[in-house]
Parts: sequence; C-alpha cells; structure tokens
Amino acid sequence: MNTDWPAVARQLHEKGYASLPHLLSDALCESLKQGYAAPHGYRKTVVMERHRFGLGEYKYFHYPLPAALQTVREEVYPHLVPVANAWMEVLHLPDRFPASLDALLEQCRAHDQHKATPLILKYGAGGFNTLHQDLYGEVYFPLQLVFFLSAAGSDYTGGEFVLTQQTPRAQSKAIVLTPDKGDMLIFTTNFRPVKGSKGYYRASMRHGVSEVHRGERYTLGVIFHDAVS
Ligand SMILES: O=C(O)CCC(=O)C(=O)O
Ligand SMILES: [Fe+2]
Repeated sequence: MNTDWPAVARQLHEKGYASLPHLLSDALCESLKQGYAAPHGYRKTVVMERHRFGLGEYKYFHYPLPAALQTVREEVYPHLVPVANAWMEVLHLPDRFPASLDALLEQCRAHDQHKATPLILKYGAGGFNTLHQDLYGEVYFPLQLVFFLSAAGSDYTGGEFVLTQQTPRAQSKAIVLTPDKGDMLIFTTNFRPVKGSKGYYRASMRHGVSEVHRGERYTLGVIFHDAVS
C-alpha cells in the first residue's frame, strides 16, 4: 500500500475521516460483489428493514476472512492506532489500543466478542442505511473503513455516504461524501476530539447512507473490533 499515512493522520485529526482513492482494483470489486450471492463465506445475513435499520441487506463474513480482506484489516489497523490513542489522550480517557490487530482481537475475545464484523452491504433503488454507530460490545476501536464497490453516477445515483457530527449544545452537522469505485474511506466509529477554546471536547459521529435513487450500490465495511453476536 503506497499511502502517505502522516497525511492521512492529519486529515483524521482535522475532520474525522479521510478518503483514499483507488485502493481496490476493478477486478477485486467485481469478485467481492459476485461473492455476495454465494451461499458460503458468511455467518449472518441481515435484512435491514426487519430491524428498521434502513432498506437493503448485508452479510457478515465468517472467519477465516477472504485473504485480501484479512490483509487489509491487518495492515491498515496499525496505522490508525496512533490516531486512536491520541484521541483518547486528548479526551483524558483511559483507553489505549494495542499496536497489532491480533492484540485488539484478543481483548475482544476476553469480552466475549468472538464474531467477525467485516461485511458486504447491498442496496437497490430506494435503499438507505439509517444513521448509526457500529459498536458490537465493550471493546471498540474508534475508526473503521468502508470500500466502495460500485461506481457512483453509473452503477447507481443517490446513495451518498453521510456522516453526522454532533457537538455539545449544538445540532448535528452533516458531511456528505461520494467516493468512487475502489476507494477506501476511513471514518470515525463513535466519537472524536474537536478543539475548542478550553481544550478538546467530544464530538459524537454517526454514519449512514442516503436514499439510492437508481441502480445497485455495494460496499465492503471493515470494522476492527469483533462482535458478541
Ligand atoms: O454502505 C455504506 O456506505 C455504509 C456501510 C456501513 O454502515 C458500514 O460499513 O459500517
Ligand atoms: Fe456502519
């Protein structure tokens, strides 16, 4: 991966998200989408409207993850640890995250979080994903990834990636992003520090997907902590 990680870290500190173009080849995007229809490889399918999560469907992978996905999860994680730890420090929180993904997953297992969380999401026309945070237990990592497997504007229209940031005593600010096919977006899972006049305060972040107007939209989500169920 030929990434300028210091520049990514600066963006994450400044905005709480960073977009990295052309991380996945077209062929890999296509094979991940094709794999969605396969009967094996996944531990759970969620029909979003049944839980009022939105309209669409997603599938959690089971362990062992597909090799490319395992590699990305393992290789990106250590670059995000310094950012996550700096956030905890300026917010005066005791949590510190270990240097390797293995060590984080060991902490997860100690809290009964054994299940893989990476997932593929699929939305058709009218599909959407309500604003949420992907917390699956007591152990959480405050940053996660989403890979865009479909081309905005041609494979689908609408379906923007939406982040909201809520600061104390204010309404929510919306950030709307439309990355390209193959891009990777790093974003805040639950909260991040924002600098105010009296030091840093906690801004709560949520994410979701606006309504898809036309076509089909697939994404691959990579959450670093594992889930209880
Ligand atoms: O489909 C999207 O862009 C959002 C996916 C999502 O919620 C996630 O990866 O956690
Ligand atoms: Fe999510």
